[in-house]
Amino acid sequence: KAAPCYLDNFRIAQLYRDQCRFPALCRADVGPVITSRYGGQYCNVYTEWTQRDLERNENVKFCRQYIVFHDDKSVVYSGPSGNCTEIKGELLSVDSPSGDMKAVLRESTIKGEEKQFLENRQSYSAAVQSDNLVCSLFSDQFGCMVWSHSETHLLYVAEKKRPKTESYFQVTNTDDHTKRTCFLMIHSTNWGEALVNKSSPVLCVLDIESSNITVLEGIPANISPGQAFWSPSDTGLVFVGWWHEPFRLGLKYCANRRSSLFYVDLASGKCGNAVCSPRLSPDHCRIVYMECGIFGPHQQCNRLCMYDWYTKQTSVVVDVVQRAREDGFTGIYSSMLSSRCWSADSQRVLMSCAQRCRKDLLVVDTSTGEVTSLTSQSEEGSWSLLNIHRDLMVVSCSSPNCPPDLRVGFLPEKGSESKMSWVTLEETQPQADISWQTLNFSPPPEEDNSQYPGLDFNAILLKPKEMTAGSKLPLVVMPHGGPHSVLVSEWILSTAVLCKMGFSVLLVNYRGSLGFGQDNILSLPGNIGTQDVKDVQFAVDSVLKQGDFDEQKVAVVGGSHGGFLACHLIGQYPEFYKACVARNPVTNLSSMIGCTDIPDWCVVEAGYEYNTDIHLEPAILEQMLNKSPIKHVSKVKTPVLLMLGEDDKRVPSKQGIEYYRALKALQVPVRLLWYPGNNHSLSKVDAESDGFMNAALWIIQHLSL
Ligand SMILES: CC(=O)N[C@@H](C)C(=O)N[C@@H](C)C(=O)O
Repeated sequence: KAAPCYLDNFRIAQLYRDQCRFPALCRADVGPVITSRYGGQYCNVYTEWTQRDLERNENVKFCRQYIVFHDDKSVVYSGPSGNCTEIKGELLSVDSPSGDMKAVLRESTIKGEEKQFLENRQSYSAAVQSDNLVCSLFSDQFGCMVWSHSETHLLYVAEKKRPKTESYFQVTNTDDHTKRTCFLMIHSTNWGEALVNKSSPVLCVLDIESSNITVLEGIPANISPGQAFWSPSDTGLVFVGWWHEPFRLGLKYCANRRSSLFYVDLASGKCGNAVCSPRLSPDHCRIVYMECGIFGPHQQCNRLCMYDWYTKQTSVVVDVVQRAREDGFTGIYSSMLSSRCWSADSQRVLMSCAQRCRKDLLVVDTSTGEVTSLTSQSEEGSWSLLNIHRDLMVVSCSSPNCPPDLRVGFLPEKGSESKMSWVTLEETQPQADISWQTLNFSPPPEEDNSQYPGLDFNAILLKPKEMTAGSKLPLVVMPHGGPHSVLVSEWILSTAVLCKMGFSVLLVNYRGSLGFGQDNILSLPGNIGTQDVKDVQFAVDSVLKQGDFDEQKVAVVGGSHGGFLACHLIGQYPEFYKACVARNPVTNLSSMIGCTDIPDWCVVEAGYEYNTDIHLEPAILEQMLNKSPIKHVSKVKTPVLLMLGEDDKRVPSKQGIEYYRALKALQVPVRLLWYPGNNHSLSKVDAESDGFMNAALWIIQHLSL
């Protein structure tokens, strides 16, 4: 359907396609130091990138290598070596510590059956994982593939094969003489959204020489192991174990699941105890890891802890930060540390971390707990640490108007962090037609939280640079989901395309977002549907006062809890928003609790404490209903576009359907787009691009552009 007068489908699709050409970095490795025949020292930096391919309808992955000549402290010369090469069929790959070997986890279809192989790239002898006990290696939350320090063994995580079940009453089809078997499935809980095939992971060790695979014994039956690595001298394994008794709950985006750091001694098979998200120091003496409370908000301010391998002492290096410190540090919010994060002298730990709406590179001194930012003085938007090896950091930087680039730089000596200098290996083009700024807000006195007074929040505003004289901009408001997550000043495809189409976009980090201190997070549970809604509206009203915007042309777009907010906003401010787009929105907490993989989320965000044997009282269900968008649905006038994923376990599609039916009954314009084979994120290439096009056209149509 053609867009009325603004931009036609063809032009929007062209803009979208155009912006899809910017790839994103997903991995970087620093190879060993090589001395050239002229005496110069260099290393290879291997990088992997992903890019949406709209024609092939897939995210393609390619690699590119760079050569970096350096002395001890600085990069002397750098440049690409060789061309980009597409990576196909590889699920995971990892170089051995010396760089001499490479293990590759590959997927291929043999006689119609999908199989996974482990290859040792040096000898090309493929080890086929077809044991009766285990199958399906994976590369998600649990996943890891780690070489032993001796390079003789490879450790990985695999899923236990479930025994086949058969009906007591098998039926024989006499026509084609084939036996039809009805498979009964015994219900076994899985790890929820995007991890539905993950239920009973096990740790496996592959002996490189013999190709023998051993499934590790001695791991408690009530935990699921993952994120494992070899202990110093390869005597045992360290891993994170997530408890799955009495039942498993969704793990994706849920850093609050009960988990501990475990050690299994390979000789005795005995399991000790400890705590979670671990990285071993280069001198093999200490392990740093993150820790946060169980249940409560799904993402919180983390504690950075350290375990000394020899003294067996655990210490807190950086504690939870309740309110921003005087130097601006707001706490640690990274859910994962990069695979390597230690300085060469095993004294400092590096991480990328949201500090308000900007992702900075932070250096933590493990002996003093002092935190220094390497990037807070830079003009650019947000920084991601991809790797650090022998103090050579590989990072990526992007901003709302600049796609990700690739840089390297040496970590300065302690105390000289302000002298950080970067060398760009891969430049990107800033989009000259987009401008952006950060806006800070203090809620009005009547909206202050009495339990957590004086909190503030912020938003990122994107605007097309060129404005026709006398014209006013249409505005798309986007609150994030979670609700405990954050929108940082980085490259986002959809906002860049909207801006190029002529929209201004407002990304709101309402109170409850990550990156502003633990008090900010804790201020929201119990107040969802009011505090977050009012913060978003306050930000929108403040922005409209700037005068550049057309108040009659405001749309709201959000997914998940962001969809919850979008639906609340159109219910609580019925005249205000002229179009609404909601991806897998939470519309009714009291009906969601029985079918989501995160029932604890419904209880906690409604303002109650969760435990696994909770008895739901009518009063709790009433509160859940009262805090839900469905409560305000009778006031809605805004046309709503719903986009639902058939396989969503997080906010099951019934939530969107419930809202759809209510709007239909009220004769409010509503359209439901159904995406089979997609889960909560609707992130398959075709679903994402179709969702974008439909959202853009819906907004154009209902804002009468
Ligand atoms: C913890 C969690 O997944 N909450 C959902 C309700 C949610 O809002 N998810 C966000 C992060 C999303 O965009 O999927």
